[in-house]
Amino acid sequence: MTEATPLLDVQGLGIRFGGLDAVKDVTAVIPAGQITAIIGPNGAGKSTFFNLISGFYQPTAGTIRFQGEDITRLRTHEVVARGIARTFQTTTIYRELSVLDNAMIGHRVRTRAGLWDALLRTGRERKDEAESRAGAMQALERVGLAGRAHLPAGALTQEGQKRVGIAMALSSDPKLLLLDEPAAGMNPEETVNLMALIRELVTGGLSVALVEHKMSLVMGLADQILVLHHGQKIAQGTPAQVSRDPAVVSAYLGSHAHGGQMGHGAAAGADAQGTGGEAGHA
Ligand SMILES: Nc1ncnc2c1ncn2[C@@H]1O[C@H](COP(=O)(O)OP(=O)(O)OP(=O)(O)O)[C@@H](O)[C@H]1O
Repeated sequence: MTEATPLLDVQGLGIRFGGLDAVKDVTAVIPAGQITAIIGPNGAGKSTFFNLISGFYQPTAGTIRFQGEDITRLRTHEVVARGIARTFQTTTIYRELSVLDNAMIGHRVRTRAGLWDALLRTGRERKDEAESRAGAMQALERVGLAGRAHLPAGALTQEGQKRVGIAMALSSDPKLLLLDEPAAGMNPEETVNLMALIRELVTGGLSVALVEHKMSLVMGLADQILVLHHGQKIAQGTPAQVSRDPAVVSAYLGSHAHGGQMGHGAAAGADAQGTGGEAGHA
């Protein structure tokens, strides 16, 4: 990988479900060391985009390159091994198990072909266990939960449980972390704490891409925003650029009646002074 090679580079990416183009012809770059937000009205294809990048879905068109390597056809655990990990909209946390055990499960599921595969490889159990424990402990330190490693996960607050979910993804020590609606269900104070955590992780060298409806988080955190609408990229730029891009505003206004959420004042609030250039259209 040269200096100029982007961390993640998707070209003409698409997937069709029956007659529906859930993601269509998306070309975008996710740079290293930054926070990239993927936004768009409900059903725009954001989660599907994440599912494509993380190997959960196989694209029907296009390529995905990570650090210069073609990862388009890799399976999930192979993608993880290259350095991409993700959280889910609703992370399953085992409430009765300790925080550490949860993070260890995250490590195993992500570094093996699957949980059952991990469980059945009993011969390698001890080495695996030590590796998972070390990876999980490091991840817990990064999310500020090392001191609570031995508490049952269910004893943590909602915010603490979110941190466990992030630690589960971090336990494989990814270079790129994909966060799917990390602030869902969080109150404003928790959202602010989460934003601080994401910033810290990026300062520590991680690159982050996130899907999020909460515009306060997106506008306050993202270095760049990629906007999807009906599966297609309609804009990419800084928060200031994107929030006053006519195509973006109209996509959100058009979808507002159907549950679009940019109507929470984000478009106006992010760049009241009108500074910054125009968003780059797809
Ligand atoms: N596995 C699937 N099979 C069929 N259709 C799917 C599948 N996954 C997603 N879709 C469809 O693809 C479109 C994009 O869905 P997706 O969940 O990616 O949107 P989104 O932007 O994440 O929406 P939201 O903000 O509501 O989570 C939707 O019309 C959805 O119904």
